[in-house]
Amino acid sequence: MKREDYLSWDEYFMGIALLAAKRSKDPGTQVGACIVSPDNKILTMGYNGMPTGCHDDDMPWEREGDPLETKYLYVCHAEFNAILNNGGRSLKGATLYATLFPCNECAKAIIQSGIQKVIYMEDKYADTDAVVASKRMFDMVGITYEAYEVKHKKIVIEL
Ligand SMILES: Nc1nc(=O)n([C@H]2C[C@H](O)[C@@H](COP(=O)(O)O)O2)cc1CO
Ligand SMILES: [Zn+2]
Repeated sequence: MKREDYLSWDEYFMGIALLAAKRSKDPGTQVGACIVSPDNKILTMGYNGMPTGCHDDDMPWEREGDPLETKYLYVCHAEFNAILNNGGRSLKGATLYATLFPCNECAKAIIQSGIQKVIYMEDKYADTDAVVASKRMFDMVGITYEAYEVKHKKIVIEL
């Protein structure tokens, strides 16, 4: 008889997004994204971080103060990195698993790349203009978004 406690597709892909987030150097919020084809093949992944060649130790990670000395002008969002890391594969009809709801800038890239569905874990910035604008665009173009439903509270990986 087969095992019963295996991971569902959603748990597998969100688990991978959560693992990717653990690569983030951001002391504030670590975000991960995993993009999957309609036939459940992983196409690409990403996490939030500084652009390649902009060294983590030389870049600001502050949230407040002189804008030029905060992370916001520099950091690449997880979803944006995942889209850019596609390795030439089409993202048409794909599903994006994101540990945090995508912002308006990532929403634009999500739309333009042909992603059709977003499954997100957290939506802690739901009240910000960025997320309101993001949902407005998703609604307009018919991209569906749904909150990830937690079933297994814990997935343990021991190394
Ligand atoms: N959807 C998102 N994907 C992301 O990768 N990010 C990144 C940008 C920053 O590095 C961090 C947010 O930092 P903080 O403001 O919570 O300290 O997460 C942020 C959002 C929010 O829209
Ligand atoms: Zn974004």
